[in-house]
Amino acid sequence: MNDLRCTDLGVAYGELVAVRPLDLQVLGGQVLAVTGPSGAGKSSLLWALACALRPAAATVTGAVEVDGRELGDRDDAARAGVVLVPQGNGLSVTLSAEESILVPLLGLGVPAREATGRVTEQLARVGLAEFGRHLVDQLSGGQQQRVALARAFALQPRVLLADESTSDLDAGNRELMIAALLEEAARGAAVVLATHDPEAAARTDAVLALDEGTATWVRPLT
Ligand SMILES: Nc1ncnc2c1ncn2[C@@H]1O[C@H](COP(=O)(O)OP(=O)(O)OP(=O)(O)O)[C@@H](O)[C@H]1O
Repeated sequence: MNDLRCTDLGVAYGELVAVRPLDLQVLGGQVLAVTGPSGAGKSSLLWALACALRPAAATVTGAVEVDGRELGDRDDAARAGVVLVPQGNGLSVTLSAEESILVPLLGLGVPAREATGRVTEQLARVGLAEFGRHLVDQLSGGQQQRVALARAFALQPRVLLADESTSDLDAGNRELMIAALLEEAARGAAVVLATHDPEAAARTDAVLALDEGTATWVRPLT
């Protein structure tokens, strides 16, 4: 289960077609890499899969389903366990690393004791156990990326969409985070990574290349 499927999913910003309608199915346990040059449409595809594009900003066509149930909007997608780690992290600079992970968990109704346990566990998993009290603003770009991943992991996503989540990391931390993303799939999540990193793409089950919004399989899902 935890299967992500889209049918005829397309994105346009006014006249500009960012993603030409495509069909995709990523099963729970699978990892798909979406590659392509800057401006190819990778973020647009991930945001559309997360139902996170505002109708005022973009025209999204087609449908996204998790386990056969069509998602209506962003709240619906969040309820279905779809977690997006946006490019640039999407963290609030006024929160500490711990609070960044804790607040969404409490918002979802996770009991405080369990939420606190998940914060500790995930900060340690991304190598930031000592940085929980630091404000996001006081962390490096790479540390912020790891907090954003820890926040996503703590939500125990059924579908994890990570947009360039290893771009600011040194080789050691990149390796750790790629391994953690693969572990999320092993736990049962459907994982989609937008990445410029050939090493990360090589570790996934399949690679879809986007170019000016047109998708081509480099290595198809089986
Ligand atoms: N909000 C927006 N309004 C208008 N055009 C947009 C908007 N967001 C993206 N675009 C355009 O849509 C196209 C696809 O952008 P997108 O961010 O999806 O590409 P990308 O492959 O993720 O690029 P990068 O690797 O640089 O992050 C680009 O031509 C971009 O300029």
